[in-house]
Amino acid sequence: MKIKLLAIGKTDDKNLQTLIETYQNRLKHYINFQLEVIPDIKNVKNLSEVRQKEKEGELILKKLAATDQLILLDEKGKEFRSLEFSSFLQKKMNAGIKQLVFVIGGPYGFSEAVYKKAQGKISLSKMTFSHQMIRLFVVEQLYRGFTILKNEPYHHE
Ligand SMILES: C[S@@+](CC[C@H](N)C(=O)[O-])C[C@H]1O[C@@H](n2cnc3c(N)ncnc32)[C@H](O)[C@@H]1O
Repeated sequence: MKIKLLAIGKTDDKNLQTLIETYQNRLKHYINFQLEVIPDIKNVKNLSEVRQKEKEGELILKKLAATDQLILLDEKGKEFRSLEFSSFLQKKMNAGIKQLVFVIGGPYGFSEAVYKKAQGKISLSKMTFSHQMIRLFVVEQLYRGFTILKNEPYHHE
């Protein structure tokens, strides 16, 4: 199985970018992983929140292959303990899914079309994180999940 993390807009903060790359590189030892950044929409100031979400949604949906399984990062989604998240990953691998695509929404979240297309929603907390910060938390949790599956001493509980 491959894993892709789709996100909207470049990370401007160098420190955050460096940390994200650290976990991306670690993850590569366990799984074919790619972080794909969809460029920011131009002239967003002239768009309503709904229209911005719709436009971002169109770009997200265009990136998906027919066989991809789409999981949204959403604060109203299902919460997992890290051990449960590692089992979730194992189940997806066992199911023979070609590519699992996690998506992070833009500043206002997802359009209705993206919600309709998704096979699941995962929350990392009931609190809302910025669409930039959440990238780091996702790559770290993926890394943690794979170290759990490999019985490596990174996660402790
Ligand atoms: C600033 S948040 C958008 C918040 C917006 N109010 C909403 O309803 O989705 C930007 C994106 O970060 C991700 N995100 C933020 N907090 C999250 C959390 N606690 N769990 C999972 N994803 C989160 C989601 O993908 C969200 O679309």
